[in-house]
Amino acid sequence: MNINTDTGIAELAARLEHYNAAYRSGAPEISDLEYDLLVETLRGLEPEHPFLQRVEPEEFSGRPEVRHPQPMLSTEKAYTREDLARFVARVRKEAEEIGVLNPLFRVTPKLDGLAGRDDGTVFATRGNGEVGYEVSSAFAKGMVPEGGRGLGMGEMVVVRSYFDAHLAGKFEHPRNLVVGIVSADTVNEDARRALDAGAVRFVPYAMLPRWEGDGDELVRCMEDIAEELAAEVDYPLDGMVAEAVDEDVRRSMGATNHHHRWQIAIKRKGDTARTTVEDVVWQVGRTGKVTPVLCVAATSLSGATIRRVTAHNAGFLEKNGLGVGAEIEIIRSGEVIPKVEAVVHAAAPELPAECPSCAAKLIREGDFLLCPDEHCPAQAVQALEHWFKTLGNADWFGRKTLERMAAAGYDELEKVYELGEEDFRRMGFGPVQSSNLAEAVLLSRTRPVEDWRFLAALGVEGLGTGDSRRLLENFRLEEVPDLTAERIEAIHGFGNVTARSIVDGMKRRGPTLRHMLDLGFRILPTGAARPADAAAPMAGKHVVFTGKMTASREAMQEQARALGALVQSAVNAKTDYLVCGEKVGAAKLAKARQIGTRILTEQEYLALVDGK
Ligand SMILES: NC(=O)c1ccc[n+]([C@@H]2O[C@H](COP(=O)([O-])OP(=O)(O)OC[C@H]3O[C@@H](n4cnc5c(N)ncnc54)[C@H](O)[C@@H]3O)[C@@H](O)[C@H]2O)c1
Ligand SMILES: [Zn+2]
Repeated sequence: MNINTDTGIAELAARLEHYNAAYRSGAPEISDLEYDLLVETLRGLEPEHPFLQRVEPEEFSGRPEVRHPQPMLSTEKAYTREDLARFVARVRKEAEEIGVLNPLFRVTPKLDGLAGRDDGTVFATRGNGEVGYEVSSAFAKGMVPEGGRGLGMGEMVVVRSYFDAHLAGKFEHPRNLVVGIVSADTVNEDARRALDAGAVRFVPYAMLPRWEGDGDELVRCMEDIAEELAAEVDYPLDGMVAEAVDEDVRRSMGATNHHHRWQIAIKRKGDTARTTVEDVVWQVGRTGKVTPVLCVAATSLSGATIRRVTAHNAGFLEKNGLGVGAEIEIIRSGEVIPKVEAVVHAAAPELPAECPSCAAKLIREGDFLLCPDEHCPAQAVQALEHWFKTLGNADWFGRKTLERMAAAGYDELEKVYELGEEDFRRMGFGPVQSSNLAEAVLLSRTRPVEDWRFLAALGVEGLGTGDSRRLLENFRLEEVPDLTAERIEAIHGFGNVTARSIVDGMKRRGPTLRHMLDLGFRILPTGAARPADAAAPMAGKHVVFTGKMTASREAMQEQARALGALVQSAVNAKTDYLVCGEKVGAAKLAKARQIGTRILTEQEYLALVDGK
């Protein structure tokens, strides 16, 4: 399959839509592993593709629609211990920021059926996440609500031992039987018997057996935890669900349109195989990082022939003994390119001294090798490619085209935006392509583009589209090159390392940013309310509301945010004000006093906001 073009991407997305519809209607056409691989392929090609930004929808024609009070989301997936460790680290970081020490984690078995929500009266499927289908007739047909009605979200499943004994030959997956029962008006013979045997159930997640403990233990003992929990339930499973328990942590982490940031699915491991490292190839990235890819003896793994394995960085090779001749076990699970799972026989790696693209002497920084040359062709081409791809308002600048332009000396944005049709012809492009390229240069400048895209397109480390958006909710684009790390860090969600990396990156890219602004791009500013001028009393202040307020606490928080404050859910060293309503816990007050946070009554706070 050729999926490196826009049509290829559109085709891949269309295939995913098709497989998803088949799966949700109870008649999957491919295995989950194959499906997940296709999803990850799409993610690799276009991380922001709309298909990946929402819950995969299901449809039950003829059932009434129900809007969920809160969206029912999908889950992010962890396929390896590394993925899980990263999730734990993210939760901890957020917890620390709001003053929760050593946050508690919970693991429950991930039931593999049809998700539903039961509020005691309405029983609905997940649908598209926002709107589901009313299916309480399933209870009338004989589905058993485990633990009783009204227990919230859960999964409709068939008891596994019953399915294995009576239905395995007839249905591919227990979910297909469940979908049949929910969607049809009359149930067939097999379904009738399963229902009569009490083998079709709605299991609220609240009824599931659980493990609770700290993050280190979770990462270390992931397999044992999963094995123990799996042994406790007689339902079909699709891995485990790990999540943060603390309500404040959950609220602070929030959700994307696709999943809760405080929850992750631990999926079963993919297939593994053994092979040997035959060569190590070094690639230069956009920011000058020179990273290795392992070329291995061709081996077959979950239906594909594997020749290349991800290897992260120079430090990874050294720590694991991944040189030519090393014997390794590789794993392919969610991602397209497999990873190293274990090293069977180590071999000392040889690290390059020079950049494979420009031959500059490489610098070592932590685990990474860096090419310091600003005019390194590999970096230049990728930086330009990233620019056009992120702006997304003009096609035509593929890798090959940019390579030719860079070779002719047009290796930075300032130069590219001066190019006209004649210049492209002189580089050897044909007349039609030259005219298209010249027009594309013009279009990318004149078609409207959001400011956060523009900022992210500069390719500064730590400034992807999400962070750019958050930054521009607080500052104007023109201000960004002059921001100090302290001002960036004051924004919720930006840590010290990111803030520094942004400041460093802006030292380099700031002049380009200004130059581009001078060219007169049509930039749409981020709509969100900016904190008013610095004289506004709450702008940039960290504030915690506690106790019972005259107005609702949510309303107070909302108003504070609109005034540019950063609302926290617990007091920590960053907190400027603790605003107290009635009945405030003694522990909270003691902590605030100890740290030296200013404590305000509701009235004092309102006076402050009014500028009195
Ligand atoms: N084979 C195919 O053609 C095909 C097509 C589409 C999707 N799929 C499969 O479906 C999955 C993606 O579907 P998805 O979006 O439903 O998401 P998902 O696999 O991420 O599961 C999310 C759901 O898990 C449920 N869940 C189960 N146990 C839970 C627990 N203990 N705690 C909390 N939630 C729990 C939640 O209701 C949530 O909606 C993939 O694994 C994919 O392989 C397969
Ligand atoms: Zn170089």
